[in-house]
Amino acid sequence: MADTSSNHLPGRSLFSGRWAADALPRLLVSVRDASEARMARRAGVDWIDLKNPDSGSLGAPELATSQAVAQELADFPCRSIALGELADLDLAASHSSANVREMAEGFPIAKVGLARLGQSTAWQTAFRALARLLTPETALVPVIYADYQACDSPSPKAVLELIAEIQAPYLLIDTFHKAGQTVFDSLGRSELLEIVQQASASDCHTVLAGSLQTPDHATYQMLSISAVAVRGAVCHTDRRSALCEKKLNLWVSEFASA
Ligand SMILES: O=C[C@H](O)COP(=O)(O)O
Repeated sequence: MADTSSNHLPGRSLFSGRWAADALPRLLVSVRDASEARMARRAGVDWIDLKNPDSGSLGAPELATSQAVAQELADFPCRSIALGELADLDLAASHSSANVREMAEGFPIAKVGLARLGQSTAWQTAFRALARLLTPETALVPVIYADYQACDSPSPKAVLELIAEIQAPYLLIDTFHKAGQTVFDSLGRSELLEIVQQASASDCHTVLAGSLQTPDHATYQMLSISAVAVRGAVCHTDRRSALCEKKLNLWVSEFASA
């Protein structure tokens, strides 16, 4: 069972050293397969995140894809995987729970969305059950959807309470809907800052995503975020198209020279 009672969480060590609170924000890029993972690594991104962009904001990949990427990135510590929406996981079905566990194997961090659970009184229990299902090497972290009302996800306050309780090593703020609106269209900078500060009080680092289009270091610094996560901005057209090496290199150089 994953130890969620101490600072020795899997994933926690990703934030030591250059991930220190006063360090510059790092760049996370979401990839869809091993070939894109190679490209992202070659470009010099700090953190590689696996997801299936065809299946939504936090689309889970196929098992064969997650295994190939875990192998590809075995010596690249900052890697994570998206497991889809908690509401879609049938943890009572043994084949489904075995599949999720295997899918996350080899990733220090797995993240899951909470869409359609805004009215649920049992989502925290389901979240903890999923966390226990994963191997002890993988920390499960929740996502705050900036458009939580539109996707019926628990409020930022409710997710922050869970973060404090489970001592999550990081928090992702993202948008559920990917139809042109950015994270800033749903949450103002003061609301975002409040979330980051509350997470930080729980020793939790915040990663900011949500259709970000151009690097904006002044805002990242003002919000004290630890990392910026992008997919659409580094693809040829929309986030479901292939990664674009040129755009990737531009983002990497923006972060290297900030
Ligand atoms: O984990 C972060 C997301 O993949 C960001 O995707 P996006 O830039 O297309 O909103």
